[in-house]
Amino acid sequence: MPIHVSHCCFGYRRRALVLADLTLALPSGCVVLLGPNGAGKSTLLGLLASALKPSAGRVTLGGLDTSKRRDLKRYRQQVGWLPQQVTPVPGLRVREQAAYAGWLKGLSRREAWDRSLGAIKQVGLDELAERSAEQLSGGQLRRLGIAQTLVHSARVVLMDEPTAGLDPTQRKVFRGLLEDLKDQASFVVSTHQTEDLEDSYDSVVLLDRGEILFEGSTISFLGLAPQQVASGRRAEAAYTGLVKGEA
Ligand SMILES: Nc1ncnc2c1ncn2[C@@H]1O[C@H](COP(=O)(O)OP(=O)(O)OP(=O)(O)O)[C@@H](O)[C@H]1O
Repeated sequence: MPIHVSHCCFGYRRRALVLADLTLALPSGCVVLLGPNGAGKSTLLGLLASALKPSAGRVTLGGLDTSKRRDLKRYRQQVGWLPQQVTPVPGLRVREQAAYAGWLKGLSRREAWDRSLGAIKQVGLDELAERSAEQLSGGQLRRLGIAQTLVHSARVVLMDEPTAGLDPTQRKVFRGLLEDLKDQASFVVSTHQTEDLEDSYDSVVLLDRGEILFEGSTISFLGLAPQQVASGRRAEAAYTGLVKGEA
């Protein structure tokens, strides 16, 4: 599956480049995207989602290239995006919003409606199917965002800080959900939380000021922590060492 980013450049309007000549292969499985504030994580996710267009370089999934108009629709059907804020669509109920997302990705109304029930069941929202999406809590809204990507069977799901602001119980629900869905899709998740790294992710990408500081398996990332660091603190130590240039 992997998404390939080849020599991509991106800057907002006329400002300096946020990503300059970035090359990266995102493997299948669960990938965590780490980096300090302003590192370029959301920007990279925007490129991967094809919501942002690189000024140079290419983003590809299989044979599909986001710079080619004829590939774009199929690329977007295969890639789901959960932005930092999942917005409830005014007037829509939970199941309707999931179905609407499927329709926007090119499913027929009938197909989107039929698939929506299974998708909200998978994220544990079926009991709230008839509730207005505007009445959901932050954690429930993010689960609805995941359901939206399941309706159109995305092969890759991109998530921008999906657990930010969630309480520990909701974070655990999210981790469980990721575990349950692992066989169904690949995930690229940007986060500042390093505690769950070992249990939840197969590989790590660490970005700082638009540059890749680390790209590889979670095991090799944890191996960068100094030997004496206790197992629960290894991810944080590896992260800090790389960002400070010590690892
Ligand atoms: N819409 C925008 N217009 C102009 N500059 C932007 C915009 N969005 C982001 N930037 C700038 O691009 C750089 C990278 O931002 P980005 O949001 O991608 O980083 P991030 O790693 O996701 O940060 P955080 O962890 O704080 O969410 C920052 O310098 C930011 O100020």
